[in-house]
Amino acid sequence: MKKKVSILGSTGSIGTQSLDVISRYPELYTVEALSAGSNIELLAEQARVHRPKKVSVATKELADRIRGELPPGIELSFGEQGLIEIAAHNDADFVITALVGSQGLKPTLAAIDAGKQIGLANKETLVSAGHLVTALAKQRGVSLLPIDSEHSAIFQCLNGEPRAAVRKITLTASGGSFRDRSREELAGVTVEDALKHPNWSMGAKITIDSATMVNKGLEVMEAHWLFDLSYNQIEVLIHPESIIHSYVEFNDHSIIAQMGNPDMRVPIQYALTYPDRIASPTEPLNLARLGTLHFREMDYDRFPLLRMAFEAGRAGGSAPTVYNAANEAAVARFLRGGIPFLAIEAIIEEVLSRHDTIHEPQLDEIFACDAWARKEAAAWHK
Ligand SMILES: NC(=O)C1=CN([C@@H]2O[C@H](COP(=O)(O)OP(=O)(O)OC[C@H]3O[C@@H](n4cnc5c(N)ncnc54)[C@H](OP(=O)(O)O)[C@@H]3O)[C@@H](O)[C@H]2O)C=CC1
Ligand SMILES: CC(=O)[C@@H](O)[C@H](O)COP(=O)(O)O
Ligand SMILES: [Mn+2]
Repeated sequence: MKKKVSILGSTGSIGTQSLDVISRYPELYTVEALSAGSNIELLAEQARVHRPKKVSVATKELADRIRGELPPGIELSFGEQGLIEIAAHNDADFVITALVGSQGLKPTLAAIDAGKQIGLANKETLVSAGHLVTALAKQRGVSLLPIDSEHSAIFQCLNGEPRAAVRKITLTASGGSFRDRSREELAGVTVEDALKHPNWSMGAKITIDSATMVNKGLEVMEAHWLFDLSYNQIEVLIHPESIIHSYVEFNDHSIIAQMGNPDMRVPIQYALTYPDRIASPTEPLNLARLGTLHFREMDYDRFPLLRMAFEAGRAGGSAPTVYNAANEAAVARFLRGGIPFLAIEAIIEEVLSRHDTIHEPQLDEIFACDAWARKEAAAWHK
């Protein structure tokens, strides 16, 4: 039987690479439903090629504009309800969550509630409401299969190993666009410079998160929830080449690492084929040609937002929700050219310092904290 796949965020970096993987194996996969934000030209093209049963876009106006461009018979919806349609109200077996930001939370919960298996790229969802997402997945018997490269690596390293034997995991970090600059040199950096990731071609928001080390902070919290590890069992190491995607150290001090060229089609494909592996069109890793790999200890003074992420994760409750939402709003301001790079840090620190953590927050409290943090971050000025 072919696996029916829906993609939330099919027009983004993960979404397009997911379709690339799926289109190579027509005997294994069909595309059930696709969602875009505002890139309606690309969505219309994807609909012509992949013939989903449903598509959705961000607004009614965009829906009116794309309607005439779609092949006949495709159901069209929009907005939050549109995302729910693509996530849950269809025959998909597998939903790839490739939306950016905590707007992925509601549709992801809807997909889990409907019993769909999840290929999880949208890390903000797990950071914002990890306790609710993992509890619902457990209750519905749904697997959260990681797509994020580090978490796919850990997932592959843990495969079949006794969980009690895990001493710690190490997430590798490239260091981002400014890894060789001092804090003083960050004062005048431009959006254009920040968007130049050394190893990966990704969406704008995650590329900025890599430069601030927020991405690794979100990934630490993502790993906490995905692998049920305490924060003391999670470490971060700078590895500029992004060849070792992450590794697990066991209690006998054996380390199992997962390696490969930086190409997201590998973890996307593994999530889709798990527990099987199939041939990949990607370039195999040639270690002899590469010669040397480098590692550096994480410098928490250089990257204070990673320290803040550990603190927010350990505080738990609504603190990660606020860390994430303040970051989303701050990054949006930076990308619009409205604030300097280092203001992202100042905003998150200030918004977190004004937040009284709610323990075990319900969904409505998560949304309220998320909205509050965004408002505070949007209003921030020096
Ligand atoms: N890119 C990567 O290599 C990796 C990404 N991730 C994670 O995967 C997720 C996606 O990242 P990435 O693909 O880079 O992001 P992109 O910005 O490239 O794509 C985001 C997707 O979300 C859609 N979207 C944005 N706003 C809305 C909205 N209001 N309503 C509906 N859809 C919307 C976009 O649609 P449109 O473009 O049509 O507006 C696009 O399809 C993030 O959580 C990221 O952290 C994790 C590991 C690696
Ligand atoms: C490809 C991927 O998973 C990204 O999250 C990547 O890890 C970003 O790189 P750094 O955060 O290590 O710079
Ligand atoms: Mn990652």
